[in-house]
Amino acid sequence: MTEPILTVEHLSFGFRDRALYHDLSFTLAAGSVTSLIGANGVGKTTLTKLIMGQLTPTAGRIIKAPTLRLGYVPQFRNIDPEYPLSLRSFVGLNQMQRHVPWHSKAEKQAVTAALRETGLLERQNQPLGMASGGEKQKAYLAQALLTHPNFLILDEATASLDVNTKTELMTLVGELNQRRGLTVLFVTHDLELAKAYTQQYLLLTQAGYEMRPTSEMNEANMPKELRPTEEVR
Ligand SMILES: Nc1ncnc2c1ncn2[C@@H]1O[C@H](COP(=O)(O)OP(=O)(O)OP(=O)(O)O)[C@@H](O)[C@H]1O
Repeated sequence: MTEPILTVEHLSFGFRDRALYHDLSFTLAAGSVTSLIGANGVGKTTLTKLIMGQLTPTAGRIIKAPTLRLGYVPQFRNIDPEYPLSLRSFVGLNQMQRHVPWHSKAEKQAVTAALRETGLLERQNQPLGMASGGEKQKAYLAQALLTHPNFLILDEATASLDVNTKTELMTLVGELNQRRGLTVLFVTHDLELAKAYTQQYLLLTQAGYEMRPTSEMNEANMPKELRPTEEVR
């Protein structure tokens, strides 16, 4: 059996006025692709924050393999068409938080590799503000890849993309999973994408949770707002 990269044991967490999980336990194997699904407000993003260490469990624990390196791809947001940075500059942004305000040769090569891996290299000089939704989302993905993660959290990364672009992005994520053995946790409302591109799902509900292979997903038993005919929000 593949080693777990993340183990959640008896996790409880809530905000002052609202309990979110009680006794949540699951394991993610290294190299697995899992969707995290559930209705609005059930606590999906909060769970990713707990995994990333931005919040502390009220009870239970989250055990990370010593080799774990997390990458995070945020939900696509509309970027002002006037946004001046090129795709390339945007992807390399986080590298600039160092003591010298220019990129080293190795950093430039790393940006080029991330642009190539996400299919953005040819359009690297295009202003991000003028890029398509899919290109913008790939730019976030390329930015995350620069930190060489082996565990990628995609937080509703496909939410406002059209069907073809969603498919393209998920195919790319699937290739990264295959090529680099990346573990993927994909937060989504989209049951069809979950079925097509992830091996298992973790469903959070107000009553509890379930974790199963996506081949056993029964849409009829899913919370109403997650049924496949309903387009995302
Ligand atoms: N910092 C906070 N303080 C208090 N309540 C919060 C805080 N962050 C989130 N919440 C609440 O916790 C609940 C879970 O929020 P979360 O963002 O994790 O849900 P979600 O499942 O990701 O929702 P969505 O699908 O709408 O993005 C919500 O009711 C939210 O309002």
